[in-house]
Amino acid sequence: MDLKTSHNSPVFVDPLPSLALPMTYTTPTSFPSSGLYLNTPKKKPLPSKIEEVRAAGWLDLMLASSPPRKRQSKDFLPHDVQADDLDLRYRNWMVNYPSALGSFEAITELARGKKLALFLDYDGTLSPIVDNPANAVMSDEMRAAVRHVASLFPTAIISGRSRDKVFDFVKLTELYYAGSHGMDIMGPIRKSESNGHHVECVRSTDSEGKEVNLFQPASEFLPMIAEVFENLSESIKDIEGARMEDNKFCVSVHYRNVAPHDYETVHQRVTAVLKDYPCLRLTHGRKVNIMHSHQALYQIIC
Ligand SMILES: O=P(O)(O)OC[C@H]1O[C@H](O[C@H]2O[C@H](CO)[C@@H](O)[C@H](O)[C@H]2O)[C@H](O)[C@@H](O)[C@@H]1O
Repeated sequence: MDLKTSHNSPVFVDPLPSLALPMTYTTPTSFPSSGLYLNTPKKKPLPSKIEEVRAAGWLDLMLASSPPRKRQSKDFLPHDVQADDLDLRYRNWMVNYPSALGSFEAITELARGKKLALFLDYDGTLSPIVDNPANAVMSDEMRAAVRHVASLFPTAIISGRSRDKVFDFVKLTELYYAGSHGMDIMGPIRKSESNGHHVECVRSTDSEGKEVNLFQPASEFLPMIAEVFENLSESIKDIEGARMEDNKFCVSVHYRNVAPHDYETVHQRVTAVLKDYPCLRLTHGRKVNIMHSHQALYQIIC
């Protein structure tokens, strides 16, 4: 795979964000303090009015939660969106999110002589963003590239998905996998682990029976997460396009296929269920709300 020229970053294959967005919108780079981490104390009333949802930044996040698509055929543009408008949005987006490939030489220079490890996201990085998460298949070309890089550096994939799901797509046993936003980490045992492994790691075996390190710091929350999954599934079932995803240590509510005028309803239903689970956190991804037990740890031990 030619990293410099031929690979169209899957980051840019998202659908056009809502037309309600201003021309120079900026996808938030940091989360609003009151909105994204809903460590909801039981007695504190949750936002009930649309204005409060908007004020907390949630609605704006939901509307702006995917980058604009770079090359979108005019045929598929909504009737009131001009190609120029789309280009402008894309260029504005690129100001905040420049491609690392444009600075490849500089990055290579900075890395020289350093001990490197590679941390990769899965969705939108190794696979294209698609409407149905079950279809986010990784290409053989991408798999070969990841296999190659993993032969050079310790390589980890960090994902909001369950670890099993990511592994089922990637199928490379030589990698570290951090699923459920870091709540479920598995990795090869390295020869350098002479002084034993991390205190919370256990030795386990992977799908091929190979010994691995396993780190699952949120196991005690599994019954609660399962309950939240059931309650949320029931709560959003009448919202057209809303989709639940069970990611084992966290729960995702997808609204990629929900009409923008129903985003507020999605948010209200999610927060209403969560008010009974004050120890759970609510975070936000691309057209997805995520419930998990801890702040993500991403504790990869190489
Ligand atoms: O932290 P991440 O690894 O980026 O996980 C965030 C979510 O990724 C997946 O959803 C995203 O990709 C889907 C397939 O392309 C897309 O349909 C969805 O809109 C995106 O948000 C995954 O399915 C979720 O469980 C993760 O929470």
